[in-house]
Amino acid sequence: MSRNLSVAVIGAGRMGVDHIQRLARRTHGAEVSAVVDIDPARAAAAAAGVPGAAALTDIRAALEDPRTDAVLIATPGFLHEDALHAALARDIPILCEKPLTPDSVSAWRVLQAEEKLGRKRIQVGFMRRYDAEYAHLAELIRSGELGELLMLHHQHRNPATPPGFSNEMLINDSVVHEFDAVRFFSAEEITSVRVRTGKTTRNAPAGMNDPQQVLMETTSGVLADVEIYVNAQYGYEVGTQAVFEQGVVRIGNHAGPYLSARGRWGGTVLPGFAERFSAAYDREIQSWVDAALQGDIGGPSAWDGYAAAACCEAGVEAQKTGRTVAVELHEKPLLYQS
Ligand SMILES: NC(=O)c1ccc[n+]([C@@H]2O[C@H](COP(=O)([O-])OP(=O)(O)OC[C@H]3O[C@@H](n4cnc5c(N)ncnc54)[C@H](O)[C@@H]3O)[C@@H](O)[C@H]2O)c1
Ligand SMILES: O[C@H]1[C@H](O)[C@@H](O)[C@H](O)[C@@H](O)[C@H]1O
Repeated sequence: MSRNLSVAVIGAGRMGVDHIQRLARRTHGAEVSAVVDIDPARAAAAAAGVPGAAALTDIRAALEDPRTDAVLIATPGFLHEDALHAALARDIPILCEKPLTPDSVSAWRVLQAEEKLGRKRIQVGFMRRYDAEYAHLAELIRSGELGELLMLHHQHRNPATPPGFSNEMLINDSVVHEFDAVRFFSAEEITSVRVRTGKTTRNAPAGMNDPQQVLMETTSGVLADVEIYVNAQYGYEVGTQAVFEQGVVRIGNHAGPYLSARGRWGGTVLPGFAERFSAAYDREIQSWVDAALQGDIGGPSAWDGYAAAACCEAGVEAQKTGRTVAVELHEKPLLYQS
């Protein structure tokens, strides 16, 4: 395809608007042909100033338009399955924000629909894989330079939760990123999950435990832990310490620049994920567009979305029961083995 990839963006909320700007202004080889939101005012506002972008309220209208080459789904997770099936029926490239779907049964249905097409069409929005430090750590792990990877310690801190945030969302919305990160770094599946709750901050909404500790193990026995703290107040921080046979690698948390001035030294804590991962989102979308133009996908697949959904399910059960819960996965179809 020598012309630009015409993308219909479904959902013009926080992420959708961000991706529309990215596609329209910072991505090579792409243009936004439609913005779909159930709220017509949101669709119109997001399409305004984007040349050629139609404002629509129904995904079907975007999919019926022959100009639509690809779809970016940024509606809430519980709506992803319907949009995914509709876009798969058109057999076009899809970037689906995380989560693929909210549970492993619906994720498996999506994966089977894709398998019938005989090629990967869905990329899942696990953008951390595109963060420069994440990519560097993954390279170090693959090179074997520091020996075998033994442990991963993660911190994931958000300043505050939006209204209605729950213990379950802490796993499904937030720790889903670490489930993907552990699978990405170890290149293995997660076999079990355990969740510990302890003393809770007075800043958490009533009924919520915050922070929590999520413990997991991979096929070869790599142990990983996450401190997930979603009402940390002071800012947004995501970091990992990877422990190897011959060294330790730290990424995230305290990226520079460090300033020495007015009798103090130090850096800045970023306010949120949009700032922390802005370059990663740019790379993620560019990689998806580049691959889509070649009829491929450029990153985490529907299998990665399905496996993360299964980990989340185990995580929520572990959170409720206090037990170590096994992650159950179907056999990996051939399509996803390379
Ligand atoms: N990768 C990340 O770091 C990251 C960060 C935040 C959110 N997300 C994900 O992005 C997705 C969107 O999150 P958000 O924070 O932008 O949500 P949001 O609530 O801000 O926006 C969702 C939008 O979808 C619209 N919508 C609802 N039903 C619709 C329908 N049937 N058809 C079309 N539009 C509909 C809403 O009107 C709203 O504008 C979620 O899956 C979320 O988990 C990912
Ligand atoms: O939806 C957001 C988003 O996925 C962020 O990347 C993550 O850090 C937050 O914890 C989560 O609530």
